[in-house]
Amino acid sequence: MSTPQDPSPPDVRVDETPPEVPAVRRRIGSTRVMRTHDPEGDARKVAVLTGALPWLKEFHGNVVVVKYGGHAMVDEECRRAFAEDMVFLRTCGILPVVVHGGGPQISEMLGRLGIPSEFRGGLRVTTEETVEVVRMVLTGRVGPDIVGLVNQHDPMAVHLSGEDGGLLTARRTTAVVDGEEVDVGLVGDVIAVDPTPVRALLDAGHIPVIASVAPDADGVVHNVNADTAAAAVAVALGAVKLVVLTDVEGLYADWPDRDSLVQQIDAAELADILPGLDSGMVPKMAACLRAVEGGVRRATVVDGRTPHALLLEMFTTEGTGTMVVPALPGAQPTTGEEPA
Ligand SMILES: Nc1ncnc2c1ncn2[C@@H]1O[C@H](COP(=O)(O)OP(=O)(O)O)[C@@H](O)[C@H]1O
Ligand SMILES: CC(=O)N[C@@H](CCC(=O)OP(=O)(O)O)C(=O)O
Repeated sequence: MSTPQDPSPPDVRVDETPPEVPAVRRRIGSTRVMRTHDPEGDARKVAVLTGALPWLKEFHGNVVVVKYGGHAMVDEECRRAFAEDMVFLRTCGILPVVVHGGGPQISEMLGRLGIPSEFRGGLRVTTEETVEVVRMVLTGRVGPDIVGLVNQHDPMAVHLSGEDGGLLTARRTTAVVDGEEVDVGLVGDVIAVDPTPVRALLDAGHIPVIASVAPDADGVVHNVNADTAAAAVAVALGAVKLVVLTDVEGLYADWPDRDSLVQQIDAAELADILPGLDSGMVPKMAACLRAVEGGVRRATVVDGRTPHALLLEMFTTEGTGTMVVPALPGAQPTTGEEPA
C-alpha cells in the first residue's frame, strides 16, 4: 500500500480498488443540497487524492510517452477522456508526449480507394501508394483530430510527424512470421531520434503529438508501426514511462483465455515469450521491451476503451493493464495475484 509519506511508489501492483461512492448531492432549483453527510465517501475521495501524491511526485517534471492506438480512438467518450487526461498530466507538471497510430483509419481509407490491407507479423504490407495514404491519414486527419480534442481544453497540443525537424530516421525492416523474415515493403524501424523539436515544444509548454511516419537516410518515407515509434521516442527522451493505449485489457499470457491477464512481467520473461505471441501483440510487446531495455522505467499496456484508464494506471497503486519492468532476477509473470 502506498501513502504520501512513502519516499517512492511501490514496485509491485496490489489490488485495493475502493467500492463505488454513493451519490449524495442533488439540486432544488439552483440550490445544491446534501441528503446526508457521507463521511465514508469523503474518506475514500481523500484516500484517492492522497494516494495519488507519490505518483505525482514520481512523474513531476518527467516525460511520459503515451502511445495512442487507432483502436483506442474509436469511442467518442474515450477520445474526450484521453484529451482531458493529457491536459490533466500537463497541468500537473508532467510532460506527456503522444505518439499516435491510426491503423483502422488507414485501412478504412485504403478500402475507400480500393486498396486491400494486408498485415504480416503485425506490420502492414506497404507499397509506395500505401505509404502516401498512411502519411495522408496520420498527418492530415488522425493527428489533427487529436490536437483538436486536446486544444478544446487548452491550446497545448502541437502535431508533428517523424519527418519534421529530423525527428525520426527510419531503416527498412522486415516482419517475422513463424521465425522467418518476410518482406513487407516500405516499412521502417526507427534507427535514430533527434529529440530537439520535441524538447523545444515541451519547453514551450506544449503537448507534442507525433505521427509514426519517417524518412530513411535517403529521404524515402517509410511507414513505421506506432508502437515502435513510441518506444524509440520514449528512450530518446529519457521518459520515465511508456503507456500504450489499445483495445484489450493488457497482455494475456494464454490468449484468448481471459483469466490469463498479466499484471506485471519483467523484460527477460517478456523476451522469452515474445516469439510465441499473436501478430497484433508482437510490435506492441516488442516496443515495451525496447523501451525498458533502453532505460524507460516502466512500460504499460492499458485498455484505451475504458475512459480515463490512463489516469488509473498512472495514479493508483493497483494500476490497470500489463506493466513491463526491467529484468528482475528470478521473477515470474504475475497473473492477478500479488507476488510474494
Ligand atoms: N496475447 C495477447 N494478449 C492480448 N491481446 C492479444 C494477444 N494476442 C493477440 N492479441 C490481439 O492484439 C490486439 C491488439 O493489437 P492491435 O490490434 O494491433 O492494437 P493497436 O491498434 O492498439 O495497435 C488485441 O485486440 C487482441 O485482439
Ligand atoms: C508498419 C505498420 O503496420 N504501420 C501502421 C502505422 C499505424 C499504426 O501503428 O496504428 P495503430 O497503432 O493504430 O496500430 C499501419 O500502417 O497500420
